[in-house]
Amino acid sequence: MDIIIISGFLGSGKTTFLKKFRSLLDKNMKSVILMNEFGEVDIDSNIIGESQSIKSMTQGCICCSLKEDLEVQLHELYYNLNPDLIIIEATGVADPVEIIDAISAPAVMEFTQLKQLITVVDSQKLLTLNTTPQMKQLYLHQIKYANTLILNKLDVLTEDEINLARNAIKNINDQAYIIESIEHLSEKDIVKFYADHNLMNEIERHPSAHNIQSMTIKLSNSVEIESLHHWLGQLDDNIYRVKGFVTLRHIPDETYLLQYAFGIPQYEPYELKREPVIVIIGSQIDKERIKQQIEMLQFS
Ligand SMILES: Nc1nc2c(ncn2[C@@H]2O[C@H](COP(=O)(O)OP(=O)(O)OP(=O)(O)O)[C@@H](O)[C@H]2O)c(=O)[nH]1
Repeated sequence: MDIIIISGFLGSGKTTFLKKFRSLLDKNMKSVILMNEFGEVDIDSNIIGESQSIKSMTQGCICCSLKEDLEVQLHELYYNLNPDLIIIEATGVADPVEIIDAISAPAVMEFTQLKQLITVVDSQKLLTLNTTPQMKQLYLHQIKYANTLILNKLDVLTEDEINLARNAIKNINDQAYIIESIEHLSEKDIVKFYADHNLMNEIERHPSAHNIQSMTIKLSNSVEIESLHHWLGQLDDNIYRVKGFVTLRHIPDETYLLQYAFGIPQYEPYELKREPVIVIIGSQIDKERIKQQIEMLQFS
């Protein structure tokens, strides 16, 4: 099941993009839109207006409070509808690092391929980034981690301002495929989106091109809970997330779901039996060192 994530500043044109994008998709393709609006009332799915293939997630942001819901929704969609494509429209306040984190849960990665992380950029806002440091950081992440950028709202800018916006974008991310304005989105772009490989694998293979790195390590042995806890506690700040399934030495018949975020580890029993695996997300990960540490966890 393919996944495309659409992120972007508040009001940048994500829903407008989605309408155009959907109109260009092959009519035989079964696609579902997963919309996440920050707030209790869902406005965007009413705009799109095809309620049958739209699922809304409100009352939170998929990158934080609704993260687990997203996993559950993806599972349900896969088993009940088995669509070809899921398009996730994130809230304007979602950080793509967190969304990638949410869909890189081992149980989700088994049946999904991340095809695109598309960010719709409000070019006018980009030129006058007059906001809090946190929001600035968020906007920068949305641009930096995308593999396709839509430079939108160019119609309200002068030619000089358009050039400034182009340069500003290139300075933040010079690897992304750029489309200037939603109206220029064409069937050729859709073909390109599909020709791209699974972005999760690309992130693992070419970290410098995507700024985030991930590594997946399959475990062949159980681990001591104390050693695991100690290992997680000493990880450097460049490791954003660790998650996976583990078996613990004192209860080897049960699978545990491991989650580690913002320095806090969590372990909880998982109903289904899963192959033990640990996924690590961060930047500039010393992979050899982490591999050795996980070997030690399993075999000492
Ligand atoms: N001038 C101009 N307006 C645009 C363009 N694209 C979208 N808009 C308008 O911008 C407004 C916001 O567009 P949406 O598509 O709802 O933006 P959004 O990112 O989904 O908004 P949120 O869900 O609130 O974050 C709407 O009034 C659109 O008609 C553009 O290229 N130029």
